[in-house]
Amino acid sequence: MTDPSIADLSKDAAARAAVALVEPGMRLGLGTGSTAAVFVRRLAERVKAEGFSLRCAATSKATAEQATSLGLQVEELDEIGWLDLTIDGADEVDPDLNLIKGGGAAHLREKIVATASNRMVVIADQNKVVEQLGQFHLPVEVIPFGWQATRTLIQRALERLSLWPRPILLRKRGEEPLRTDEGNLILDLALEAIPDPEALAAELSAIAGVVEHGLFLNICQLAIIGRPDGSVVTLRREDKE
Ligand SMILES: O=C(CO)[C@H](O)[C@H](O)COP(=O)(O)O
Repeated sequence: MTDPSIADLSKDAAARAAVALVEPGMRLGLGTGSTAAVFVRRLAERVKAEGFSLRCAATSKATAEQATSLGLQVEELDEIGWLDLTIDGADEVDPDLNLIKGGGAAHLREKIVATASNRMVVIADQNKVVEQLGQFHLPVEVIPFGWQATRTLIQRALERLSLWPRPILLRKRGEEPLRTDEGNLILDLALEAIPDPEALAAELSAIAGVVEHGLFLNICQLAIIGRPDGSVVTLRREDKE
């Protein structure tokens, strides 16, 4: 178990390095989660100190509220149209900069925002860096209508990929099923390892009740990994830079 204060220092280091990538006038995507929240706070400090303007699109209601409360200009993605840069956290980052996201149940909007950006940069602490995706439960956002049939179809997809039997867990908030910002449900796949993320992504995307899964493949170009001493390590996907 990582000391939370160590993780906080690492997140802050990554967030500060990401703030340095922001240029005045940019159209910026803001991620969701605790690391993204540190970034939003540091970004607001810089904008206040330097007095430049930005147009921001948020990936969740929570981030929109935080950014607005700190004085950042938040607009709907469709008002902005396209983004220069998105900065977001991740639950896992592999050596190819493929990601698992959705620990905060926001991966649908996060993927829409990231793929509507010229560049997506992930900020994270060292614990998020893995050799192979899958230890973190893979979130899959599903439509409430017929969600149990959708779960059966996900099970069959996992069987085809020899990833079965594994638990498929309906995410809850307290006693109730968690609802995403879009009013959908989250099924968390406890896979432990995902040897072929492309194949799993294709199977999941082909299921009618699946809105979006948390595999972010070939989307992130740069990961900034923060360390507790305030330094950062950057991981790049050269072909996307
Ligand atoms: O994907 C996400 C939300 O859907 C988050 O970016 C991810 O869960 C990381 O969160 P944190 O920075 O709190 O560890």
